[in-house]
Amino acid sequence: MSEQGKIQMTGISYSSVTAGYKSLRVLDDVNLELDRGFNVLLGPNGCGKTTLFRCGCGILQPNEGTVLVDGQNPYEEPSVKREVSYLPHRPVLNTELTVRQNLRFWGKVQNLPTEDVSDRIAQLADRFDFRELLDRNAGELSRGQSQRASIGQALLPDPSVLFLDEATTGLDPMIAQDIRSYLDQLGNTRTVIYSTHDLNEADDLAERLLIMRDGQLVFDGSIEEVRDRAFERPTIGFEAVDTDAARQALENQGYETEIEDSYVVVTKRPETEMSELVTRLARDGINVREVKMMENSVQSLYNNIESSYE
Ligand SMILES: Nc1ncnc2c1ncn2[C@@H]1O[C@H](COP(=O)(O)OP(=O)(O)OP(=O)(O)O)[C@@H](O)[C@H]1O
Repeated sequence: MSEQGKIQMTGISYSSVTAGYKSLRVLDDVNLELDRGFNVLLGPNGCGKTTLFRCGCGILQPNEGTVLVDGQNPYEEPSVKREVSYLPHRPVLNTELTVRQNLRFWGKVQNLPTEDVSDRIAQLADRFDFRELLDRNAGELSRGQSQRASIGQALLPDPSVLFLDEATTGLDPMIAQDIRSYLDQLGNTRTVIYSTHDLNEADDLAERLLIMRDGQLVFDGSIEEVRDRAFERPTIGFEAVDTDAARQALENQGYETEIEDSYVVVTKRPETEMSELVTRLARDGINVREVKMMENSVQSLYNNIESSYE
């Protein structure tokens, strides 16, 4: 099937899912319904993102609750597992085989018709730019090359749901940007759940944002909702010649601040007018280059949620 051709209803749902490892309870009553689109999952190390993925792709059975893929339970109807692919953070290619052999082997594991697999490999190699790597040994590839081929492998069965665990972590910024541009379109035709620790990347890619904490979903909303959240938001940002001095001066005046890009941001809506703040800074000898209202970002929302747990 062509990459563009997959437009039937796709999705995954978690209903009251509790899951973990032996006596360790990780997911705690998770409810989530995801349809087509690019969903970004954020959360601190160990909060349960990978465990959520494992339950979703049929590797880890929930202790309680149900996961449904396109309306079917993968533990009762194993053929539906083919509709879900999971690209773990750790490398997946067998380093003893070429990229083509890896993908062919994966086609066999997934029970795909052999005659379709070669065409599909060629399509994916063009789409993710690894045609010239097909006959290279997977053990010789750089992480960026290996990641492109691994994404191709994950897409080989043409899944409707795709879990990507930190797909760009550890890549240099140019390669990471390349991979992002390949991934960006996938949400048009399937349900993508993409975990990352990079808040700027989340801001760029997310259509819907999910934030986990201690095995629970603590935020679930569209990127528009993130931007519209008017409460607790950073409000005014100052770009000064001396950022540290500007921050110190604002804190001396009792404001809470944080640094975002090159701006010192006043994190609680100040009672004082913006012009009065600039005047006060000038009085303290702070040379302000630019003042702007800060847009609500994934970073500000995430920081607010995290600070509420401190
Ligand atoms: N196979 C396992 N056996 C036992 N405990 C595990 C196993 N895998 C994960 N855990 C534990 O489950 C908890 C959640 O881990 P998980 O990998 O889901 O977190 P994560 O949010 O993906 O973390 P990270 O951001 O570091 O990848 C952690 O306490 C972890 O130690």
